[in-house]
Amino acid sequence: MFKVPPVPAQRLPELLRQMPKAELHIHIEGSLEPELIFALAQRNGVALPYADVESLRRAYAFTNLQSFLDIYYAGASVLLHEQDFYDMAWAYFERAAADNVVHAELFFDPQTHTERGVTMATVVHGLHRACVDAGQKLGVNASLILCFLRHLSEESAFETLEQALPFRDKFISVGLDSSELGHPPEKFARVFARCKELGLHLVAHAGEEGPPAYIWSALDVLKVERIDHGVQAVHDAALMQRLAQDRIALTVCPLSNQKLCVFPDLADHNLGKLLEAGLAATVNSDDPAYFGGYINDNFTQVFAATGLTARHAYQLAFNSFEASFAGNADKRAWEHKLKETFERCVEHDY
Ligand SMILES: Nc1ncnc2[nH]cnc12
Ligand SMILES: [Zn+2]
Repeated sequence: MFKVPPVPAQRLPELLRQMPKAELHIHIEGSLEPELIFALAQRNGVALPYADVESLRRAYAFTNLQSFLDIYYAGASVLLHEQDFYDMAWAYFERAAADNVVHAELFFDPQTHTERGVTMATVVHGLHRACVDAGQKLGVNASLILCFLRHLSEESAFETLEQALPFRDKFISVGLDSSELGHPPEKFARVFARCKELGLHLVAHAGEEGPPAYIWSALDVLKVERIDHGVQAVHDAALMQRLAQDRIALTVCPLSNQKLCVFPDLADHNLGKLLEAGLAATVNSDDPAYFGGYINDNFTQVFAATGLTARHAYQLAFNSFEASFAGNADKRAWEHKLKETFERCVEHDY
């Protein structure tokens, strides 16, 4: 393992911004900024229950996951045409490139759109075209993860999978998101088994608000390769051991956890604890337009609040490459670039 050189504390924020990183937990509908929501509403003739951008932003005061989801699904109602999906994803990729994201795996929620009469083709074509352009024009390698909404039935998830199969080459994985409590992973056992047969990668949100039992069943019943969030694992020592031993990555989202009151304060976040226990934690933005920051804001704010160091920064970026579904050649190239960034940081003042 690379010996991380000592980095003076005042240079750490710039190092966090400069280091190459992968983003593995971003809901593309959660990157829809209020300005773009209003622009798309006007373009598409959709009425919004808010007078202007400022009053919409004022509504972003959440008490838990559900209070956020209600507003998040309302925001997505302005997305109707292929170009809308492209514009949303492109805006995210421009922000990601500025944050030195070299690889991004984007969640999208087809049921949020197909339930409103938007076709699967419209959603997938718009997002996929933006992914291709991100690689070619911005140097951000990108792929898509189709998420099933867990507050809906498994039957609806199967229908969604059926609708998506003509576009099988345009997404690499399935995931599970939306309201966690009361919707345990095992509700989706059969559809995940089918996705595994189809050769798709598998991930699921678990242990965001839900108990460690949901993380166990995501692993043992759904057979997922990564856990999205997973911060509740600290309440179960055997689970912590399992996650560390099997190098199951956790895609942690500090500002999301703060805004949805998972921790009373960012200073109470357990990211350091997860890393010190040997877990493959990563840092991500979840829904950056709603939670007050993109991936670099998540890094700089959680480091400032909890006193993490350059060693943790290196580990988090390294974990993000290792846990990604990219190929080994790409991973080695990004890891090389990461080491170079740390060496440059020590040699020169950024
Ligand atoms: N943080 C989150 N948890 C569950 N579902 C989501 N959908 C968008 N953001 C989510
Ligand atoms: Zn999420």
